[in-house]
Amino acid sequence: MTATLPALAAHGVSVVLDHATLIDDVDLHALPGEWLCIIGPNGAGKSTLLRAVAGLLRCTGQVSLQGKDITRMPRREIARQIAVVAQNPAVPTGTTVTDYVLLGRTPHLGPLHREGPTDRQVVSDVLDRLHLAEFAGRMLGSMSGGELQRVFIARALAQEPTVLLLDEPTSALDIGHQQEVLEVIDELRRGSALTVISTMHDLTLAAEYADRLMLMHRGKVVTVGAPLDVLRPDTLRATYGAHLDVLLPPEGSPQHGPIIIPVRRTRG
Ligand SMILES: Nc1ncnc2c1ncn2[C@@H]1O[C@H](COP(=O)(O)OP(=O)(O)OP(=O)(O)O)[C@@H](O)[C@H]1O
Repeated sequence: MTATLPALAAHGVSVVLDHATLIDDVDLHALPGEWLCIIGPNGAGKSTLLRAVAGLLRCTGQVSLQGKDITRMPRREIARQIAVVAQNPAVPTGTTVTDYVLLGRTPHLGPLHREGPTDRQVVSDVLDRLHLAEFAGRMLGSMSGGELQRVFIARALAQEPTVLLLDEPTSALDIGHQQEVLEVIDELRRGSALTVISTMHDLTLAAEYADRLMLMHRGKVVTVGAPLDVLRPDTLRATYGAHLDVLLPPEGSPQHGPIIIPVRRTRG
């Protein structure tokens, strides 16, 4: 039996900026169709790691995409395969939602850089899927924070990547839209083997959707594994400095992740 090649793998990745080591010798891999979620407190290095493995930030160590060294791949080839949704992307306020999402098609355009009917169809399908069709003609400058976040995700999905890197994709979304976006991504990774590497602060949501969690602290990996193995009260307390209870899923529902409950320290 041959082992499945990871869609994306990183070995010994370190990032040093302004003499500060932000990422220190990190390994990670994600298989086709897998959802790996990077968790950890503010400043742990999650966004920096995502940018490094996306080839957007200079790092040492190796990053490979379907087994190929990313540093040897042309930028356009990487963009055909990896889509990144940053935490706070620049917002071209005078651009319509449709035109912005069409930018996701850029790596797939031919020599004349003109989008064709297929590109427009992909964009229209993505807008439908994320219930954004009603906003198609709206300027980005007129949209709410949560609406914009869904537009950023739409652009990434229009790119039809094999690997989707999402930095806090649901931070501005209400509970209904969080679920809608995460469900769309979940369907895509199950249906078309899209590999997802995300960061998330909501540990309960992370445990519900990701196959594996990778806990980071001060630029290093603390532990990686199934949600139930990573989300232990003592580990979370040591990394987040938080008092939390971990409520295990009821017997007979192994499809659910654990629920993380913040515990108030004093009661009046
Ligand atoms: N140019 C820089 N020089 C020094 N430190 C930096 C530089 N850029 C970022 N940092 C630091 O690197 C650390 C990691 O930042 P990063 O944004 O990756 O963390 P994060 O885990 O994504 O945090 P958050 O959950 O708050 O988004 C932070 O402490 C940040 O202040």
